[in-house]
Amino acid sequence: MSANAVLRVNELCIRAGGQTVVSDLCFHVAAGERVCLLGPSGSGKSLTAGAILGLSPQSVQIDGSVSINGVEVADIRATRRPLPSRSGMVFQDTHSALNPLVSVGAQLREPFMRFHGLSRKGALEAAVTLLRGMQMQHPEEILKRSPAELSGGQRQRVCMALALACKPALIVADEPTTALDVLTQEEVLTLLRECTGTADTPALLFISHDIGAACRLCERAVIIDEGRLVESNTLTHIIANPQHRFTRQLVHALRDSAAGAVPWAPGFDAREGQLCPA
Ligand SMILES: Nc1ncnc2c1ncn2[C@@H]1O[C@H](COP(=O)(O)OP(=O)(O)OP(=O)(O)O)[C@@H](O)[C@H]1O
Repeated sequence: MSANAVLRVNELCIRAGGQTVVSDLCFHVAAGERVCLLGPSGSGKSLTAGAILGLSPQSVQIDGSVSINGVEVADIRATRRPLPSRSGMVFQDTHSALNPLVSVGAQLREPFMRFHGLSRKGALEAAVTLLRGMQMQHPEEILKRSPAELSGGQRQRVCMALALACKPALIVADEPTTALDVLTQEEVLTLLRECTGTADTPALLFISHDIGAACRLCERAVIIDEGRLVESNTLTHIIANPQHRFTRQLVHALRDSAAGAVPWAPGFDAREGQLCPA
C-alpha cells in the first residue's frame, strides 16, 4: 500500500438493517491520485462513502479502519474530525447539499472565512475568483442567488466550489453527474479532473457505476460487488483484461456504446476495446 496515502480503508465492515453489507474492504487513495470506486446498485458504495466522510446514519455499525491524512476517523462524525482529516464532498443531490434558505454567496464565503482566515469582503472576492476559475459565467450574480435559482449544473459547480474552498486533502464525489444532462455531465467531469489529482490539488475518490465516466476521470479503479472488493487495478488494465463478472459486463457495455468512437475517454480505442496509454 502506498506510503503517501491520503485515504486508507482497511478491513472496513459495515452492518445495516441487521445485515453485513460491506465486508473486509481494503483500498487506498494516494496524494495526487484520482481513484474510482465502482460497483453495481446496492453493492455498498454509498455506505462506504458515508463511512469515509463520517456521515453514516446512527443505525449503521462500522468496524475496521478509515484513516485520512494519517488520522483514524472511522469512529468520528464529520463535524468532529480534526481539520487535516476532513474531506470535501460532492453528491448527486445538490438540493440537499445546499441550504435552500441561504444565498450562494453567504454559503460560499463561510469556508473562506473559516479555513483561509479571510474577512467577509475578502471571502466574497475569493468566492468570485474561484467560481470564475471554474468557468462559471457572471459569478457575482450567482453569489446573490439562492440555490433554487440555479440550474442543476450550476448548483453542482457551487457544491464543488464549496468542497474546494475547504482546502481538503481528499474529495469524495458520490455519483456527482447522475442527475445531470449529458453535456453538463461532461462539463462537471472536466471540472473535477481539472480541480483534483495533482500535487497541489485534493486527491479524488469518485464513486460511480459508470465506467465511461471513470475512464474519463481516474487512473485506477476499485471494484466492489455485494460489499466485497472483487478487482482493483489501473483502468487501462481493467478495460483490457476485466476479471470479475460485473467488470466484464461494464466493459462489454462500454465497448457496445462506443461503436467506433469514445470522445469522452482520451486514449480509448473503441475498435480494440482498450484504453491506450496516454
Ligand atoms: N440505513 C440503512 N439501513 C439498512 N440498510 C441500508 C441502509 N443504507 C443502505 N442499506 C442497504 O445496504 C446496501 C448497500 O447500499 P448502498 O446505498 O451503499 O448501495 P450503492 O452501491 O451505493 O447503491 P446505488 O448505486 O444504487 O446508490 C443496500 O442493500 C441497501 O438497501
